[in-house]
Amino acid sequence: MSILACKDLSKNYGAVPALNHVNLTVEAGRIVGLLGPNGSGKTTLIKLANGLLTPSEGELLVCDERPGRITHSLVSYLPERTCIPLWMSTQQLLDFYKDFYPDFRREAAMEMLQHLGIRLNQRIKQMSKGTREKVQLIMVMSRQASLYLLDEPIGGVDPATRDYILNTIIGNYSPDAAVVISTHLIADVEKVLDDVIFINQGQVVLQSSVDEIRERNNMSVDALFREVFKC
Ligand SMILES: Nc1ncnc2c1ncn2[C@@H]1O[C@H](COP(=O)(O)OP(=O)(O)OP(=O)(O)O)[C@@H](O)[C@H]1O
Repeated sequence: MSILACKDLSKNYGAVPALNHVNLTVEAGRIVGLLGPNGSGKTTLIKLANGLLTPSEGELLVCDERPGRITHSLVSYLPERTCIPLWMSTQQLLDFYKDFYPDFRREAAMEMLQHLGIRLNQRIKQMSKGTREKVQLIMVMSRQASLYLLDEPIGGVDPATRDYILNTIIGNYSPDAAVVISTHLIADVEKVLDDVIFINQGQVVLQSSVDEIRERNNMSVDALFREVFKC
């Protein structure tokens, strides 16, 4: 079963086409990089999969379901901007996630928070931007979801912590789940990716496994991206 399937999917904002007849599938057990230049439609696709937007044309399915009440319990979503309540402490946030999501693994979250030295009694508003991002990513990855949608997960995180964060992404999902990561930090992220989707001006221009890219093109995903999207 595909975790995510787009069939002839289009999305327009008024007269602005953001996605143009997109066809793609994401299978269980895969970590997929959604890569493209600014304005290519990555966030739009992620918001459609999360049910925050509705298609203008075509169809998008998560585990064979249209985005809605059922898929909300299957999808764990990290938005582009942090949106956790600033007044809460990390401890309160853990309680909040536990109450809100039956699939939340509190122990796993606690372990990661501890590893990164994040204090449970510190309020979110007292944290630096990067620390807030780490906390939110930890919460999102601690759910036992079928589909993780991560929109720019490590943009504000220092390079030394990126590897830890990426390893938590690999280590915290089951083979029955899939992860879609939208990012511009391709060189950092490509070591954890199984597949990539290149998107440009709302159209999929390449969907391939990372191994195929390395074998066929004899280059890294980062190098191929720079070649395909050279300005
Ligand atoms: N609310 C909106 N109203 C009108 N147009 C929008 C809206 N949101 C996005 N767009 C347009 O849709 C297109 C795709 O935008 P989107 O945010 O999906 O791109 P992106 O690939 O995520 O970009 P970035 O890498 O810069 O975050 C762009 O042309 C953008 O200007």
